[in-house]
Amino acid sequence: MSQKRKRIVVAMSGGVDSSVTAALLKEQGHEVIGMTMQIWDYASFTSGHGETFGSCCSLDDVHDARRVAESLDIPFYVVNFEKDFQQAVIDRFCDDYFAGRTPNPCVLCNQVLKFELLLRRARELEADYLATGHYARIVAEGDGYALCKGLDPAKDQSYFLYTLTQEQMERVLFPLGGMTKDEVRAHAARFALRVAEKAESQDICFVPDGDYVRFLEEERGAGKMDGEIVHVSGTVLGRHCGTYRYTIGQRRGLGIAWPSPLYVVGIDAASRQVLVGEKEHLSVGSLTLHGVNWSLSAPEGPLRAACRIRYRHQEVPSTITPLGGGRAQVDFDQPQKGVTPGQAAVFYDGDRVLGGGWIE
Ligand SMILES: Nc1ncnc2c1ncn2[C@@H]1O[C@H](COP(=O)(O)OP(=O)(O)OP(=O)(O)O)[C@@H](O)[C@H]1O
Repeated sequence: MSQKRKRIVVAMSGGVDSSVTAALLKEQGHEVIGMTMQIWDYASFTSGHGETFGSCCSLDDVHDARRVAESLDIPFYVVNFEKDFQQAVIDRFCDDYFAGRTPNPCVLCNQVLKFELLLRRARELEADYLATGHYARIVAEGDGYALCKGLDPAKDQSYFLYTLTQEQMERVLFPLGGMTKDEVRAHAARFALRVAEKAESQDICFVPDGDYVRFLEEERGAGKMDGEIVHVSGTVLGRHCGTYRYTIGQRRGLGIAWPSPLYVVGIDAASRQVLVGEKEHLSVGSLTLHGVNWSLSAPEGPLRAACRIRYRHQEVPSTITPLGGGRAQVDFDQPQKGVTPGQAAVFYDGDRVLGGGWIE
């Protein structure tokens, strides 16, 4: 970004990171506009025990974002994306679980809500850029852009951003990508932002109590996916009351007495079977992906990269082979445990994201 004054829409969540993002850009002399997406009607959400989560979620966050915008003296808009969020993120979340996959809603929210819809709104306001508080870096390189890890390894969010295209990266800023969380908190204190001490947001924002099973059953109904728990040897070990209650690698909650510890190693939604096995059955040597996005253009043939198969996974050296039709095969140098359909696999060359896709 050149030093000229730019018009920048900041995606404000009401949290520390995006508040500091807005404050820093304003301090640098840019014309900053705050924008918050209302994505989930928390007012209707209860914990199942009668109490609501109104105190910790969206509407309070919108208030926080608005107060920060007021204190920075910048214009502030709330955009209602509830319908889009339901379709692009929540419906897909439920579809995935009911198809035997373990979804990653944050990747989809970034892809569809933030970097398609919100970016479009920013363009409608004739903004030069959309900025967010993500910990990742967009580095100009030759004629294009490289998506790189945030400098703070503890906060790096590049995994959730692999869907970014060149056209999007040209219009997106991550001002915090070169900072640690402590530095960001120090800025928040320096700017006297009221949200400086606010806690980190939770994993799945629309399941604030973490009880995703109850969430799924409220959305789709219970009792439809019960079936057998089957050992890899073919022995039926028991019954379960919903395939969506399980994820690959899960050990707890199987309720089966067996001489060695058992893990979920497969979920077959069509036959409603949960497949279990010993630890060694968890390891696989390869996987296939669909919906692959290459940060630059797709390579002609196989390439070497470090592959991450979930957010906190230790990357593994791999060979990635494009298969055409947006698909790719990943062959790990060392077999990996817990390859989970529905999660994203992301390929890196050092700090740089080469691409990624959905595990089949
Ligand atoms: N409801 C929202 N409206 C607008 N922007 C949002 C919203 N939720 C998240 N964002 C943007 O996406 C970024 C990353 O979101 P994430 O959920 O990872 O939040 P975070 O790391 O806790 O950041 P923050 O401290 O800003 O909440 C935020 O910094 C913000 O720019």
